[in-house]
Amino acid sequence: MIYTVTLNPSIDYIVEVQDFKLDGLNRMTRDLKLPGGKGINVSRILNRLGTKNTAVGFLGGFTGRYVEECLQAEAIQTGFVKVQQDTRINIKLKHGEETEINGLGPVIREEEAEELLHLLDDLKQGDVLVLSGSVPPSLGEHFYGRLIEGCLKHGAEFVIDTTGTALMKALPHKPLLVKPNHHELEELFDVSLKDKKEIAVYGRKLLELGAQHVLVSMAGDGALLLTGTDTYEANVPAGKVKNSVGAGDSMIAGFISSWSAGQGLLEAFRTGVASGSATAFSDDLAAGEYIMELRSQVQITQWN
Ligand SMILES: Nc1ncnc2c1ncn2[C@@H]1O[C@H](COP(=O)(O)OP(=O)(O)OP(=O)(O)O)[C@@H](O)[C@H]1O
Ligand SMILES: O=P(O)(O)OC[C@@]1(O)O[C@H](CO)[C@@H](O)[C@@H]1O
Repeated sequence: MIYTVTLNPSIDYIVEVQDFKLDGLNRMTRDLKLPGGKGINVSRILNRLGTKNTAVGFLGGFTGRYVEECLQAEAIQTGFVKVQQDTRINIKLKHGEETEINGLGPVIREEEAEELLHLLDDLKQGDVLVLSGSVPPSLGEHFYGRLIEGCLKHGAEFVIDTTGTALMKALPHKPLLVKPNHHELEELFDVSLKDKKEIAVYGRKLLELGAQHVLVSMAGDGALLLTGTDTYEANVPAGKVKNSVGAGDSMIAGFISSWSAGQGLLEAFRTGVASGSATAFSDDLAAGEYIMELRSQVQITQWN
């Protein structure tokens, strides 16, 4: 079983405004409320690709109920711990550019945190835990460490998509996959990377620090897959970008979906890139059929 963990889910409130005025009254030309949070996005794409999974994490209040209802409407299996405070609302303002305002998230009490840790008791060898997104401030930056410990104790694998210290601390525990974008890689090592060669050098450092596979996404400029010995590059399919929110999560979901079906690393890379781009070219997360359609446009080359 694949479990996605979203410690800080959200309703993504997508708001479109024309001729945005900073100090004035703006009227929306369109709005959309979507269940959000990185692990939840991974679950939704896995589900659309026909990969069974369970979404877990913390949900609370009327916003939490909305998120859970949306997931149930898509027949996604869930196991969220109920918390006292409301799940956050993240604003995604589209005004020609994309401006994001993400909430802090609810306070999680220790007994609620413990309840989530207990869910890991069901993990077993062959299971994969996908840990994605920010940690609510009340949980503290060590919480991912506690989840990883629980995961490894049961012989399961984990994927982690987070930034900074939380990511660095996870690497020695050998994550199956990490997926920084090239900006996150720059921040992680406090460097400025001028081309794909330099990006690959720093991506490799994550392998040296323990990651089993590294995907570096570069938005419209393609992606790299780094394994123990090899470096692969993929182009991105052609299309008109509508929404980049969740493109990275879709990429992880696509990769894990193919990989867990035993299709091998390169097919996983191809599905990952196609999933990211299909979401970038869609209003919401991509439909499964669209991802499949874009797969044939992804060319993978191996570097010498
Ligand atoms: N402009 C684009 N054109 C085509 N594909 C894109 C574009 N932007 C993103 N993608 C696809 O989505 C993948 C992930 O995108 P990106 O590098 O922006 O990740 P990210 O920064 O983690 O995304 P997110 O916006 O979800 O945080 C890319 O590798 C690519 O396949
Ligand atoms: O605040 P975090 O947890 O870093 O990111 C949360 C978020 O921006 O990530 C997803 C897109 O990747 C959105 O659905 C959600 O709003």
